[in-house]
Amino acid sequence: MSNLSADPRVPVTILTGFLGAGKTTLLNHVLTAAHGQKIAVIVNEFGEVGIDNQLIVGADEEIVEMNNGCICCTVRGDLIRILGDLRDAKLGGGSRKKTDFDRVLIETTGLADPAPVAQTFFVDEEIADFYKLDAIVTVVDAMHAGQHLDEGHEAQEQVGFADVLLVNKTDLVAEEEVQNLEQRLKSINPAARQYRTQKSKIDVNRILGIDAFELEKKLEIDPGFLAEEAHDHDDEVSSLFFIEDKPLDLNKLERFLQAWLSEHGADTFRYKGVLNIKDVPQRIIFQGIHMLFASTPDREWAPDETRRSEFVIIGRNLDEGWFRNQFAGCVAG
Ligand SMILES: Nc1nc2c(ncn2[C@@H]2O[C@H](COP(=O)(O)OP(=O)(O)OP(=O)(O)O)[C@@H](O)[C@H]2O)c(=O)[nH]1
Repeated sequence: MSNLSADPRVPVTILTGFLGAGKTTLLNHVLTAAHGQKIAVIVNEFGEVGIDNQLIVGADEEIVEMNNGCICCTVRGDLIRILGDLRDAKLGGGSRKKTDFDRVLIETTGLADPAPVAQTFFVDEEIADFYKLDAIVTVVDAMHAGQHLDEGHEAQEQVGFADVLLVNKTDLVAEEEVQNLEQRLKSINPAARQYRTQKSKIDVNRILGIDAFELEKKLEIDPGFLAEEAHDHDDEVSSLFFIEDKPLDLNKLERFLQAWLSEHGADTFRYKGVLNIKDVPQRIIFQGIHMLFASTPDREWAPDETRRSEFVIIGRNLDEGWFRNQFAGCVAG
C-alpha cells in the first residue's frame, strides 16, 4: 500500500462482482490481513435484511450496513449520507463518536452497476473533497462468469468498469476454461489488471492504495458516466427472505432446494443463510450459487442470542408461494 501519494483525501475501494463471486470472502481476507490500516466498511446487500453482516469476520472495524435498496439506484442518497457521517466521525464532529480510519471499502450487491457508485465520488462536491476513489476491484466467479456475462448487463458493467479483476474460484474449473475466461475479460476490459485467486486470496497491496481509478479512461468506456441516472435492473430478478425461530431440519431444506434447482438452477443466482438446526449447537452457514451449495458449522450460538434461521434467495422467476410452503415444511418435527 502506498502512502507516498500527496493527495490527503481518504482512499476508497469499491468491491464489486456478480452474486456469489467471492466479495465477502475478499472483504474478510482484507480485514484479517496484516496491513496495519484501519478500514471503514460499507456493505450493501440485495434484500431487506442482511446476511452478510453476520458473515463478516468480527474485526475491530467500523462496519455500516445499507440494506434498504441497491446502492447504485435507490440508496445513493444513503451512501452520500454515510460517507458524510464517516467523515464527521473521522474529523471528530457530527453525531457519531470520533472514529479514525485510513481508508474505506464499499462492498456492493452482486447486482450493482459500479458506475453510479463511482460517480458519487465525482459529482458530489463535499464527498469529492474528502474522498478519493482508489480503485474498483471486481471479483469474477471462474465457474459461473461465462453464463453471467452472456445473460446480463450487470456482470458486463462490473467487468467493464474494473481497475482490477480477480479471477476467483480457479480451483473449480480446468486451466483451459480459466484461460478462455481471462481472454474474454481482456476483450471486454483490456486496461484492467488481472489476477487469479482462490478464496479471493490476494496480496492486499495489489488491490488497496493502487491509485488505479482514472476518470478519463472511464469516460472513454462510458461518455455519459458523470451524467448517468440510476439504471434499470433486470426486473425479473427478485429476492425472497425467510425467517424462522423454530429449529429446522437441514435435510428437508436441502431436499426441497435440490428439487427446485434441478429445474431452475440456471435462474437461481444466489441463496444463503444462517440456520438454526435442531440439536446442533453451532450456527450453520448455508452458501449456494446456482447448482452448488454447501452448509458448514460456524461458531456456537451464544447463550443470550436468539436462535433464528435467516435465509435469502435471489433469482429470476422465484415462486414465492411455493418457497414459503417448502420453507415452512422444514421445521424439525
Ligand atoms: N471453491 C471455491 N469457493 C469459493 C472461492 N471463493 C469463495 N468461495 C465460496 O463461494 C461462496 C460465496 O462467496 P462470498 O464471498 O459470500 O460471495 P459474495 O460475492 O460476497 O456473494 P454475494 O454477497 O451474495 O453476492 C462462499 O461459500 C465462499 O466460501 C474459491 O476460490 N473457491
